[in-house]
Amino acid sequence: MEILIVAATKYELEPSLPFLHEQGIDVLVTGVGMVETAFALGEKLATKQYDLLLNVGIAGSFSSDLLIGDVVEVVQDRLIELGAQNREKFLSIEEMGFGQSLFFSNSIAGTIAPTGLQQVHGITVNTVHGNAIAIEAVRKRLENNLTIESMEGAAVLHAAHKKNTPVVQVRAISNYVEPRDTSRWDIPQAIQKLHEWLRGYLISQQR
Ligand SMILES: O=C(O)c1cccc(C(=O)CC[C@H]2O[C@@H](n3cnc4c(=O)[nH]cnc43)[C@H](O)[C@@H]2O)c1
Repeated sequence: MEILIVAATKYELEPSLPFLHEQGIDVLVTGVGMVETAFALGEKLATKQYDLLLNVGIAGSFSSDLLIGDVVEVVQDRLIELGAQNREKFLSIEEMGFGQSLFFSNSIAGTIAPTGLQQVHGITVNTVHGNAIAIEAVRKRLENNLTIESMEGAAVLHAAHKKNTPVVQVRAISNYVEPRDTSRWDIPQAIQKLHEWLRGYLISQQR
């Protein structure tokens, strides 16, 4: 099975790089954000067909039920900034009739081992939320139907769908989505937990 592991930064992949190399599994570091991700994946997927894209990385949590270091599977992700302001109301790109902002992972049942992780809904942003008013506004707009945010997730799902490739997104919580205080973030712990899961998953996938 040809798997491509996709992450925004080398730092988010580092602990498993020797293992991935040993196993002959391809990796792609895209750069942070949906623009970098879409470009890098577009280039990569033009050269090779994969059986699975596995997007891994860290994320912020809107939910206090998740703990820092928890690892979750993002089964639905949304480009929440793509659309138009219609006075007080936000119009999605779907409502404008121009495209798609809501994406789902599509690990075709039976072909890919289940992740065994809690399944959550995510949003993908250009600007990391760190302001109480903006956080309240996005919660209200999405009627609290959001658990985590990243800067790449929906772009990976979008590229995978374009190339008809199964895709799974897995994120470890490094911080809460709250008024910005990076002293409360724990990126090393999130990355450690992410890679404990990743190596176990890839080994189970090979069985
Ligand atoms: O501002 C800092 O000091 C800082 C230091 C290290 C990393 C960052 C990031 O913003 C990492 C961005 C990276 O991680 C994902 N991520 C993590 N938490 C969030 C979040 O709350 N909202 C959106 N994205 C998040 C993201 O996918 C990026 O790839 C900052």
